[in-house]
Amino acid sequence: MSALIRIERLRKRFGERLQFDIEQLALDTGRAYVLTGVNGAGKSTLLRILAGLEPAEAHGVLFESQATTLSPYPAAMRAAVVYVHQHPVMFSTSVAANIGYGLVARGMPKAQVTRLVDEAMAWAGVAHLRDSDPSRLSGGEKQRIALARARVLEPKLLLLDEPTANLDGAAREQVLALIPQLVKEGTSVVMACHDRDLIGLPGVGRLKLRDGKLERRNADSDGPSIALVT
Ligand SMILES: Nc1ncnc2c1ncn2[C@@H]1O[C@H](COP(=O)(O)OP(=O)(O)OP(=O)(O)O)[C@@H](O)[C@H]1O
Repeated sequence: MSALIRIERLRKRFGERLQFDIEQLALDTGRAYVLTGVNGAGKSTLLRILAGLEPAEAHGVLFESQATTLSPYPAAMRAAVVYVHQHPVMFSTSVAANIGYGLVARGMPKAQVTRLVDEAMAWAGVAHLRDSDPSRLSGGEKQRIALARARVLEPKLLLLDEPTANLDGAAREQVLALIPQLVKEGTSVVMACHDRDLIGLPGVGRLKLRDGKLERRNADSDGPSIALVT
């Protein structure tokens, strides 16, 4: 598997406080990772840094084998990396407009936007919500719509911040079932979650922030906590 991104010596400080000092972070193309750590370990911060939403120090950044930097954040990564918040913000238009928003912003012709939005809604199982008022959606529906909104942008790296927090039962499984499909399409996915919510996906990479360091474990070494059909 080829490396999508490799960062050497990634350090984040908040004022005088060193949040983490990561020797090396390497993510393969088309692979899923779970990122765990206790509250305050820096999971969201790390995802936000990868998405260019937070500055950090780094010595040596390779994105698709091209040397680059995190600050300033490169256009190639801006186009390829999508961050999905734990509580995705929905514009108070329609569900379809929410999903198509990024494509419209990219200047895509309307007919093509409509086609891709329809496809993405079918993929995420939210076609029946097309004209719903986004403020009335459940947490699970919002997450699936946020994933559809991310997928239409064809990201190379998708960063999910606790995508299943506050979801249980069918809603949780419906969200998780979408992730192997994204990976199969070649997207790399990093999901922040808590140990107790540990997400088991086939071939998942395990990253853990602990005491300011990033530990990497072998795929599935602790066994998945839930089985998913791919
Ligand atoms: N802009 C900021 N300025 C100062 N401190 C910050 C800032 N953003 C985050 N922090 C602190 O950095 C630490 C890591 O926060 P972060 O949200 O990344 O942790 P987390 O592992 O995602 O936690 P949780 O599991 O609770 O969501 C916390 O102590 C937080 O208060």
